[in-house]
Amino acid sequence: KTIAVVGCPFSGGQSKLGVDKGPIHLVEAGLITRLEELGWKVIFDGHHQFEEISTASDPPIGKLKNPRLVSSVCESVADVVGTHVRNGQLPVTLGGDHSLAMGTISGTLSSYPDACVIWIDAHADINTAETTSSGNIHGMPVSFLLGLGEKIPEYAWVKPLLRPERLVYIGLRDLDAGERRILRENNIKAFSMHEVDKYGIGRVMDMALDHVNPNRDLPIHLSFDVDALDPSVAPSTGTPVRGGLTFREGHYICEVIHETGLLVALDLMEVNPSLADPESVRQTVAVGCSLVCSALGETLL
Ligand SMILES: N[C@](CCCC[B-](O)(O)O)(CCN1CCCCC1)C(=O)O
Ligand SMILES: [Mn+2]
Ligand SMILES: [Mn+2]
Ligand SMILES: [Mn+2]
Repeated sequence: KTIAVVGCPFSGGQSKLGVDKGPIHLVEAGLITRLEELGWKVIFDGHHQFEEISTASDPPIGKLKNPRLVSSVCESVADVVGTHVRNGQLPVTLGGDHSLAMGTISGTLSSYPDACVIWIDAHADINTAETTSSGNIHGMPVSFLLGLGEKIPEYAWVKPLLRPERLVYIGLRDLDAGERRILRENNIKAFSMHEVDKYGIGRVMDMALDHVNPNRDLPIHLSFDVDALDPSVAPSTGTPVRGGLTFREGHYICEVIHETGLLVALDLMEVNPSLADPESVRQTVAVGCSLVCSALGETLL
């Protein structure tokens, strides 16, 4: 099978500079060569250049920041990812901030309507226009994918293709009040760091897959926010939160998902190479590359 690496140098879903440089750092760390060494055919049609809509013509909608820019970029990402999936390729989207998942998951679901989504993150990214306090759209993609909250005309292209029972979170530890309510009201399965501590990552993965993929017959879209990892493991990211996944727990998640043989699309998001000292940046980029390789078949033995 062929991997399509989709570089998405995009930062409009949040307010810290630098996350748009994530893709180039991941590629320049040798990700493509490592994937080829795993036996994959890899196509990389370059980092997508997103037209910069000037903020003058993109005033906030309610609290939402850069709303038209985020919408148009995610819509084009949905088209790119959907095309790769329809061509039988496995899209590996490199972020860029996590608002991009509105596009990647829309792309996957357009071809695999029964796909389940495994969301690895310190955050739920499920705020609606009503519940967000920051207005940063990287804290909102899941609500759009589920069709929650007031409809926003600029986001009419996002079809509510994701069903709550097809979504599971691992790594949560920093939720806004509105998000806690939304998870409860929609019965969304979430394994926070408390459950990871209580059951261990092995049982958590069994339970997570049993929930969203009980017969192990549904395609999997893995959306991995590196801030799910402990900041000591992946320091150079925009919204770090203490008490995260270890290096091994992060890799175990990816290894188990590879073992299912059901992975159809992968996002590696929120690597921001400008938020730490050079060695910490290098470490964060290296962990990102390593996670992608584990999800795509790199094993320890
Ligand atoms: N929930 C947050 C963080 C979103 C992180 C997005 B991710 O996971 O892609 O990195 C946090 C809002 N929070 C409100 C209280 C004060 C601190 C920030 C938000 O901005 O909505
Ligand atoms: Mn996220
Ligand atoms: Mn996060
Ligand atoms: Mn983040």
